[in-house]
Amino acid sequence: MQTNIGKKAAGEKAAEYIKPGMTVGLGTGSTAYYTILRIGELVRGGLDIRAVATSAQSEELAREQGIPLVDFDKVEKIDIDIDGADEADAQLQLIKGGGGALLREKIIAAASKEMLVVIDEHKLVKHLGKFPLPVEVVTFGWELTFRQLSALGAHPVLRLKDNNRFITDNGNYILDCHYQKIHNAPALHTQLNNVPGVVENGLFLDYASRLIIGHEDGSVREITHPYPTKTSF
Ligand SMILES: O=C[C@H](O)[C@H](O)[C@H](O)COP(=O)(O)O
Repeated sequence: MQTNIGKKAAGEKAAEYIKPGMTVGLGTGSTAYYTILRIGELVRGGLDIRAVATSAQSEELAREQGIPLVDFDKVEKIDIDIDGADEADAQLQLIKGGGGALLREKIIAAASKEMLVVIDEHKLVKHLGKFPLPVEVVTFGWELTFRQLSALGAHPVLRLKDNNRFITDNGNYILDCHYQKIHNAPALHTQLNNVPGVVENGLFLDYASRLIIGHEDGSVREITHPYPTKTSF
């Protein structure tokens, strides 16, 4: 049976990289949740940081935890961004957006000097793509965007929540694209973002600098990427 032990171990480990005075990007999801809880403990213990949240959900959690928040538009750079992923490979390429937060997550990752990714061991894969790739699209003309993605072989499915259309924090829809195996992620990334109506897709290529993998026994393993190019070093 799968437990949350790996997620907790990875999420908490990542908080060790936060230093006083840093501006921290708070990720979204059930693994970043543990990072936010740990940061809350550290803040209550006197750690002086400020944070920017990647979603309304994480913002609410951070507030509950007493973590000082700052508006993204007031921040010049983020020192460290800690976020989860739905899949990661050993080259630290990612699929994100299972919770629908991919757009803000990517904007914040791109504004960060360093992106740490926290996952449990089940999300480390040889090939990206088994997890359906989330693509955020504007609601206007979304059916046309859907047809264009279908024509490109994306096998999109409109994401629903409680039988209604899922709406992102940015007021958009998500089309989950079923590839099974992604062969050329950079080419796919460009192809998807070139479709009119697509706002962003969940491939995070060359953003992560450190992958923290939590195991069922509570241990963690880390893989680093020496030269991620998309974060703003
Ligand atoms: O949109 C959601 C985010 O990209 C999450 O970080 C991702 O889905 C992983 O979430 P979890 O840790 O809950 O599996």
